[in-house]
Amino acid sequence: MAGRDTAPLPAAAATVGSLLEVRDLGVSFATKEGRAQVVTGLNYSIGEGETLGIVGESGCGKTMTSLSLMGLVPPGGRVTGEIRFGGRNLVDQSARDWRSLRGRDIAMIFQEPMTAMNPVMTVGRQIAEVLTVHEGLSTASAFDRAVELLEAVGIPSPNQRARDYPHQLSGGMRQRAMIAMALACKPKLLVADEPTTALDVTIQAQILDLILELQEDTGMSVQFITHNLAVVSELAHRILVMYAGRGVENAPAEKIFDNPLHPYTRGLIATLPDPDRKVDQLFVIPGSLRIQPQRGCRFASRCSLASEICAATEPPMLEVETDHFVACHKVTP
Ligand SMILES: Nc1ncnc2c1ncn2[C@@H]1O[C@H](COP(=O)(O)OP(=O)(O)OP(=O)(O)O)[C@@H](O)[C@H]1O
Repeated sequence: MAGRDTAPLPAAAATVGSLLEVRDLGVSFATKEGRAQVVTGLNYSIGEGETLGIVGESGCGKTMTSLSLMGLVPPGGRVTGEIRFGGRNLVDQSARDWRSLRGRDIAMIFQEPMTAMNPVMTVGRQIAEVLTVHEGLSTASAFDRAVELLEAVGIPSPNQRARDYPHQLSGGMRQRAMIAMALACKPKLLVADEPTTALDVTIQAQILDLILELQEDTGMSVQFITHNLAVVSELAHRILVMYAGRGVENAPAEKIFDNPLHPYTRGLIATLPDPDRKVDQLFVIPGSLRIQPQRGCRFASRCSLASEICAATEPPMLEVETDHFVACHKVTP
């Protein structure tokens, strides 16, 4: 059984052959009102070749969690706890160590490819640059490899596209090019931050298929963050649901969908489109998310099951059934 959710998860939660182990992760920012703790006591692991979906609504701390794995939390942010990658703790490592890790061992793709791409450099040169920096390839062979990578992510006429600037590509093609750039050095972990949210549904499905295919080919692990549970249903082996900076449920994907236990996860599942339900009957979780220091369960003000204890005490993360962790006073083993 687990202790508080600020304590390490019990051994049962750690995947055998874990590539990444996040323990008691905290991210905070100094604000005029004092320190804002935007991620608190977060624990999870990702096994080799495994995809973890991190799901939660806007502002719950998904992006800050992902940026902390890249050493890219914005200035003023403080990261605490442990991020063990390949056995070593990344928190507090030097800027130089982050530079050598980023892009080579852990790579990230974003909702908006232009966040990661240089608008005034051709797509081929940008990908080639990653290869010259990390793999020491010559400019010419790095460019040839960039063309191969563009082809591998399904970009037609890759030779021509490599000579285009990012704005000359369509949204879906830009997203593919960013994936090619992220995968250039065969990272062990791909961190994907809502990479399909800005795309239309057909292109979205193509990009998800591409990530799945590339993962099968390379054996990389993936941390996929999204506000949309439906997006990770095909992709994730395991799902971590976050609410207001904390983990509230963590289990293999089939358990999350077949037997969601936290009231917030149940709410998320109820909001999934159902072909039998009319549009005007869409379910919405009442209330809104606020990250503020408070006693008790952060979801209590929106929870129909909440009672006195929920307002008074933070619920611990407990293993309520084998490999299924939930932080809720109303769900007990
Ligand atoms: N520089 C900052 N200073 C203070 N608070 C910040 C800063 N950057 C982010 N935050 C806060 O941190 C919280 C978590 O943000 P984060 O971007 O990780 O959420 P998210 O779940 O990824 O949301 P979204 O899906 O909208 O990106 C939010 O409440 C946000 O307002």
